[in-house]
Amino acid sequence: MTHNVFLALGSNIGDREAYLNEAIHALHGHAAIAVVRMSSIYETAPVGYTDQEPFLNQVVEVQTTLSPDSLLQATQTIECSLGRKRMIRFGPRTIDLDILLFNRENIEKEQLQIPHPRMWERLFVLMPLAELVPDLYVESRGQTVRALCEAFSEREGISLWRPAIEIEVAMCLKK
Ligand SMILES: Nc1ncnc2c1ncn2[C@@H]1O[C@H](COP(=O)(O)OP(=O)(O)OP(=O)(O)O)[C@@H](O)[C@H]1O
Ligand SMILES: Nc1nc2c(c(=O)[nH]1)N=C(CO)CN2
Repeated sequence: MTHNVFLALGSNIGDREAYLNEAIHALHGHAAIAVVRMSSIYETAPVGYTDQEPFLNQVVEVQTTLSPDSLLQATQTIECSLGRKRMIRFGPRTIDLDILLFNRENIEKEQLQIPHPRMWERLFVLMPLAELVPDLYVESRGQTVRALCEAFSEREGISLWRPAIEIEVAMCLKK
């Protein structure tokens, strides 16, 4: 059975764009994962732990036959292979891969919560996600992704948030 999944990518160390691209290629290179759509890449001010470099953020839609736990294992393996080290919570990283949504499932395990518990408070997630699924209705918030994103942007000011890099059309993903 194929599952529809949205993943958030973030990088703020080194060649950030290369890390995003490498992560996408590694995901797509996995036998049980296909990357089907990608948002633009946004340059975003750090949130949470603010004494760090700006991030590049992106959201991708993938199809996978993996279970949520196996997908988490796969994303963590890719994070490790791209030099991710866990030092400061919310701190700098070469690559972060978060599972945002897995079909419409709700998962509450110690090592895995879906929807990602902080995603609705993160404009760096909502804005790229709104490119892919603007009309997705978020039951827990009683709003669509687009409405959540617009309300957030208005509240916080949108000036630091802009698409940084156009998607390379050449980077076509073939299976
Ligand atoms: N939806 C999810 N996607 C990815 N990891 C998750 C998810 N839910 C829980 N986790 C757990 O979160 C742990 C910490 O992940 P990570 O080090 O990437 O956190 P972080 O990036 O610093 O913070 P955040 O999760 O807020 O982005 C992981 O080991 C994983 O078990
Ligand atoms: N702008 C931005 N800020 C962050 C990010 C991120 O990806 N983008 N990730 C974090 C760790 O979860 C903490 N803060």
